[in-house]
Amino acid sequence: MDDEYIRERKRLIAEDRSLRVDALALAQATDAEKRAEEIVRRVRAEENDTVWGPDAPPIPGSMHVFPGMGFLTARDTILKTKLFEVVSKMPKGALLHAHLDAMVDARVLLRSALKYPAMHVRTAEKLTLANLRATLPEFRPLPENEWTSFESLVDDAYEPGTWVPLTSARETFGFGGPDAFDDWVVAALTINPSESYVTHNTVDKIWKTFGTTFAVGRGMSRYFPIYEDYLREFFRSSIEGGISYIESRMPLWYRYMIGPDGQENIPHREWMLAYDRAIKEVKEEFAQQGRGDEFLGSKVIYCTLRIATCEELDWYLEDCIALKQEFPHLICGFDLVGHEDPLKPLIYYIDPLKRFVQRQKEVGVHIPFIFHAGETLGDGTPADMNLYDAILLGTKRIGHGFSLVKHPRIMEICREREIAVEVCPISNEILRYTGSMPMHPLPILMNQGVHVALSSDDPAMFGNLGLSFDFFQVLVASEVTGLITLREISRDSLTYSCLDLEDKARALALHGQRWSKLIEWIISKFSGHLKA
Ligand SMILES: O=c1[nH]cnc2c1ncn2[C@@H]1O[C@H](CO)[C@@H](O)[C@H]1O
Repeated sequence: MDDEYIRERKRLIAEDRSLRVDALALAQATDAEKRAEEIVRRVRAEENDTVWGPDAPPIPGSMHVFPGMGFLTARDTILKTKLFEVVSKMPKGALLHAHLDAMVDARVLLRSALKYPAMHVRTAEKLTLANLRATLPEFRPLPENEWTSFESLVDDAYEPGTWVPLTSARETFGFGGPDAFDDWVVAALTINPSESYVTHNTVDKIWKTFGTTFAVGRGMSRYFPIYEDYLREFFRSSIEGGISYIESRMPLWYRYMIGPDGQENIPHREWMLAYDRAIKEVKEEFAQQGRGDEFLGSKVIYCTLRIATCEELDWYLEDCIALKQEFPHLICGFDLVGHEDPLKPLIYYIDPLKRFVQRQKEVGVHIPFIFHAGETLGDGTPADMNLYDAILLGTKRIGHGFSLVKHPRIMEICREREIAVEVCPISNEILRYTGSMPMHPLPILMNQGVHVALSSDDPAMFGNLGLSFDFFQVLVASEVTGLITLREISRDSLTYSCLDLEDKARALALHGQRWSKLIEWIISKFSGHLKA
């Protein structure tokens, strides 16, 4: 072939790639990193054939098997791959987009609820084998004088709407006993493949199902004793998945949680105190195991819903400022959540949001906006236009930004002002913003030099607990993205976090040490792949 052509081709590729977000990291990679990178590429190429290729074993429930296919059907297969073993060992940096009420495995949440005799359950209809899947359980802790002695949700005498103690409802459950009860509850707390890919296969439809999973879970997680268990479990499981710091979006639109006495009487400041306690306890636990460096703590992004009126929002904004004054180390941002397409756009809230900025100056606090924006398939719709308002309001990062790639100037601003995008690939796919990973806009962002932080969004509902699954889906669906790119993304999650400068420097240094260990491990475990 023409040498000159090849040189020109190389130059063009290099020029194009030099704009990428990981260009510097690739240029500065050590020899060991390059070796590990090559190993991971070979493992991926091999599994592209053996696991995801046309001759690979079929995956039940899926007509088409390919790298980056629908997560809910691919999950069990992913767990068996070598590539997943590698990704699982990776230090992930920070988890920056995580809805707090969607962070603990459904079975673990149910197990926690079963510990408390105040917990009761009911259904709005009499359960039959035919309506079981469509009928949702409702949970609630009751004050002791309202505890009931009904035994079963399924006997003939059950009156729909009556509360039954959770443990007896489980023991006496028909349709297969306690295990069937657990499966029924877990199904109500999670999204399954047939919902996402068949019966509710559009953004609007799947959001309806998604909403009910929150409603069911909230009956348990809003009970303060369960919330306290929940936080510790969330931190522990995140650390086990290689996450060293978390900014969680806390659902503060409820003014009270339900206390141990079954009354709605636990105000927001108690939620924060419990959050602090949980961080401290989990830190101590890990320090005792000699793993103190694996967890740097967690902060809270104050969230209310995009259904609030402007007057209501004013209350929340003042509440947010009061919490920031009392817990300056904890509150790190403000956001509005909920399905962007049908709910109120940011422009609707401009007056209260501007007042919030002014009020912060008056009282001398700083609470950055960290807005969800552009989580939509729309082009010029109000949800898509949220990106303009998020930028004008000075958002520190963008949550989702699924439609960001339609906006060249906004992408440029993201580069100039170093506004990172919290990208949630698996969430986007399950909620039907993208059919699969190869259709996801993430590579467009990275190729154009926009910094991203990969996030799991609502892993309790989606089954992508930890960050390994999201990193996996990204790695497997791109030829350009390799191990070093993942390192860069995981570092960026720390760089664009709300950690103060000193903590950030420490976090990045610890990440570097863990990264070196990962590289050694990959080389010692998989170097056979280099010979083939
Ligand atoms: O991806 C998302 N985009 C916007 N809102 C979300 C997303 N995931 C969850 N929530 C919203 O946050 C609340 C739980 O904290 C839920 O009510 C849900 O509507």
